[in-house]
Amino acid sequence: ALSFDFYAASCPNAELMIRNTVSSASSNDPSVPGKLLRLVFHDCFVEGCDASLMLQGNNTEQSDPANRSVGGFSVIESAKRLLEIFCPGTVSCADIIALAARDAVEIAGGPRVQIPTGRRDGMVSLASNVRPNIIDTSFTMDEMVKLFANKGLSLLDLVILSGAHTIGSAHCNTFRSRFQQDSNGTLRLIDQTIDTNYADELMKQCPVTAQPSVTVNNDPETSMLFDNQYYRNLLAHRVLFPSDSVLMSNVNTKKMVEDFANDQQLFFVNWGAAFVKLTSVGAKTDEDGEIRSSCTATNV
Ligand code: HEM
Ligand SMILES: [Ca+2]
Ligand SMILES: [Ca+2]
Repeated sequence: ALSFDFYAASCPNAELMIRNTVSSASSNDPSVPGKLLRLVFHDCFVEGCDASLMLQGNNTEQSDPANRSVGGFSVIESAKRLLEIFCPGTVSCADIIALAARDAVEIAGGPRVQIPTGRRDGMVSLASNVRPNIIDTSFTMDEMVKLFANKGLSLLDLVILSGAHTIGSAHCNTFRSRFQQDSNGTLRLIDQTIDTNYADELMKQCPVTAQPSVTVNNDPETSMLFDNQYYRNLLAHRVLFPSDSVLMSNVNTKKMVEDFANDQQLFFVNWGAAFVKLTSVGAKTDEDGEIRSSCTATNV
């Protein structure tokens, strides 16, 4: 099983070294916290929290389109290199990913969460495992609930963890389905679930002619701050993905959204519990898996 401070004896400064790495990477590049937070989600939902997403090669998870824009790998590798100097062969890449995401939230102004450690690194990474396990922005509530339930996560966990969209950014093509291109090549809103002024802002930032690399903020108000603004955005219908908007179309989730929009502390307390659950999904421990010496390849 996972346990708190698993490295207390074997590498007492492990959590501190990871935190310092995340902190300096984030001050050099403010997009780092968002990247690290998305990275843990995409790692944990495919083969469990086992750093399968770090493995490079033909047809590994990284090559699936759903992972094409996932980032933060270099930050995980820097932390790993440091740990290999001080505590060789001791700290798993899976733990580094979970701890780095935990630190990213705190560095962005969110709550500090204690998470258990002792995850081991997986040996399997297949592109074909990604599609069935990662939620698409077009999923219905039922489809999202089902996938979350498969991972031992509840409806509340879905609403809470979606609050991660209070930081970070998204490429224009990820919400293009809300618009249709007319014969003159201009975009028109075809999705009645978002605010029309917000839709206008999005069309300006993401015209048809925009380069594929263009991104917009997930949270149009406080994109750098991990706060409860995501829920206020939902109430104002100012969210990017249909999978966000869906949280307003169900009475139970709508009530949760209202509660978190009104009470940041309530969001933070619930975030801690849901994040511990997310980072425990399918964790490999004891005899399972290995401790990689480099995060990008299994040991030989
Ligand atoms: C529930 C269904 C979810 C869907 C459909 C979804 C979808 C997406 C998409 C399409 C992007 C934009 C990626 C890009 O274009 O670069 C994104 C960004 C992001 N997502 Fe989610 N997401 C979901 C849940 C989550 C969860 C549970 C977390 C973490 C706990 C999360 C964290 C993030 C973060 C932090 C970003 C910003 C990434 C960055 O700045 O590079 N998402 N999400
Ligand atoms: Ca994984
Ligand atoms: Ca925010």
